[in-house]
Amino acid sequence: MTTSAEPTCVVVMGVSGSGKSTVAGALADRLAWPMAEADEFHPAANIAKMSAGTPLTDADRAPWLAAIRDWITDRAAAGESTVVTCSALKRAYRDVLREAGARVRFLHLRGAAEVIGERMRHRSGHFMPPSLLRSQFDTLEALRSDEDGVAVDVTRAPEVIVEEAVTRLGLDAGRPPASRVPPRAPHSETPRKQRS
Ligand SMILES: Nc1ncnc2c1ncn2[C@@H]1O[C@H](COP(=O)(O)OP(=O)(O)OP(=O)(O)O)[C@@H](O)[C@H]1O
Ligand SMILES: O=C(O)[C@H](O)[C@@H](O)[C@H](O)[C@H](O)CO
Repeated sequence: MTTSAEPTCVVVMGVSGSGKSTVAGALADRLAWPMAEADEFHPAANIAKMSAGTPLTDADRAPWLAAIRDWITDRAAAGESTVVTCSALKRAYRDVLREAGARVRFLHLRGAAEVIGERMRHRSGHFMPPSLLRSQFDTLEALRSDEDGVAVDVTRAPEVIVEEAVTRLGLDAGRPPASRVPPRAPHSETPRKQRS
């Protein structure tokens, strides 16, 4: 049972290359909330598996999702709302995250495989091979109407996606007017990563 006083976690979800790190970084800056990158929670074996072009299984993802859930809970226990990147492809995975002691909400970055695949092929220094994108889409279960979250179109600019998310999720409630919010730092190529 959630209450309005409960900290929130916005999970920026979607297939690999959909823009989770990019959008979550900008959203965390916009809200001045701490952020965590789900990739930082993978056991080394998971990273090795994906790097070798093999999709993860439910069993591979189970400890990883639990670790992310616990990070959300720990920060919420300290009174902090958070932003987390996590592919969260299946509803069952999102159910694990929803066990966290926060109001867990989802921002699904939704786009066509052609658009996202093109972006993956043009980025450098990332372990995830574009060849795994097909299995990411095969595994993806979109948000259902009874899930707390919204889907946005990845063809929009990151700052447009952030403003749409803030508006549609009502995240500005209780915050100072936009004119008093410090400007965001320019977007960096290197995503921020944070662990407790
Ligand atoms: N809205 C956008 N418009 C144009 N390019 C974008 C947008 N969002 C992200 N990108 C670019 O697409 C690529 C993938 O973005 P990003 O690394 O943020 O995705 P990701 O979902 O975090 O990926 P992964 O899950 O594999 O870590 C990057 O090169 C990024 O600069
Ligand atoms: O559930 C999964 O298959 C994984 O989380 C992947 O989505 C990658 O970790 C990520 O997308 C690459 O950065």
